[in-house]
Amino acid sequence: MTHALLPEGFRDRLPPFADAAARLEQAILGAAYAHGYERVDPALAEFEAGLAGRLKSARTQDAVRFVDPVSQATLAIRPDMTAQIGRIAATRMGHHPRPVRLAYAGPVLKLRASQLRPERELRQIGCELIGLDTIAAAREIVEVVVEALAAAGVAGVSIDFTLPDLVDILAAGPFPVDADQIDALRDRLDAKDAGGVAAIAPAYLPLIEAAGLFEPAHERLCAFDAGGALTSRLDGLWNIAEGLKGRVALTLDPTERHGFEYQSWLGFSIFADGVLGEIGRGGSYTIVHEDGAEEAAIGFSLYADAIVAAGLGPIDRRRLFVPLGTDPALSAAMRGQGWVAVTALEAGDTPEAQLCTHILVGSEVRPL
Ligand SMILES: N[C@@H](Cc1c[nH]c[nH+]1)C(=O)O
Repeated sequence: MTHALLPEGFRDRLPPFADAAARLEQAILGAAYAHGYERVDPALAEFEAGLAGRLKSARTQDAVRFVDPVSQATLAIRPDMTAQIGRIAATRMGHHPRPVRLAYAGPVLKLRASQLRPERELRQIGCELIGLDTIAAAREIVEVVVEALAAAGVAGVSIDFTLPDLVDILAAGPFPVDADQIDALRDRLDAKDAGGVAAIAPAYLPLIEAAGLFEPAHERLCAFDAGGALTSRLDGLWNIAEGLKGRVALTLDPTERHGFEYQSWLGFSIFADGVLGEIGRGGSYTIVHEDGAEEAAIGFSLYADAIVAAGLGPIDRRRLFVPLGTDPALSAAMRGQGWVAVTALEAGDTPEAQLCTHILVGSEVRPL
């Protein structure tokens, strides 16, 4: 084995992509900051027990764990920063007036890669609004994500809404399902397997048909909701979508569960033209405090690598070559004008070697 290679699922980020990712992050966090989301920078690893169970219905199978030789405790490397934000909001910021608006960016590590994404180390950039999961809160969160992506220059954005707790609501109300069959039903619905759904609970079949463009899908779902068990969710969705109409493409896939393990009444996936798979996800969820008290929250996470790899993060490589012997005051002045000015350090250096697009001739900038 050569140590020049990296383990499966890991990679280095090189120029110009590492800079593009940093710029993307700055643009996204800048837009979030303007809405009052202040940054927190959680620890890379923490006690596994502190992460597990912090978000209601979350599992921790996703985390890489190890025994820390110093504390002798099992630590988990964060697979998702949302639970960490929940921990911070519930503990150190527990006294803070609600809602609390927090933003974050950093690497996360998944135990296993997904089929669509072979990477295990991902860069997450996100916002969480803690203390509310109302329609007003949801409208703000989707507004922030849409503005943040626009600020980052990501075009062709679409949002696919889902109702993560849909099956639980229906099973507890109008369409009972045996408790031991609920997981299987959710899987079959997620897979759009009509035969499988029919075998377990045929009443759920119309849900498969309900997926698609937001308005017709919403209409089909309203028609399905005979007993009214979904009315508040459907009205809420309509209201949230209202704020986005005409700005981003909207779809609705009520039974999509994949990736929405702890989200409650609302979930959404974010897509961008030209990128395979989602560039982010979000939704409402419940934080569990130390004393067992529950608190509503809502947020989103974007995945920087997917965006940059698709060439959607701004890559600006206008570089000015400053020949040997140029007055440093002149190159400083060029930088002052916004140029990236790369100084030759020895006689043989060339603009090509320094990936320059322009050269300074006397005090004049010439394109190459
Ligand atoms: N952290 C979640 C998305 C999310 C943020 N807040 C609520 N949900 C994910 O990456 O899938």
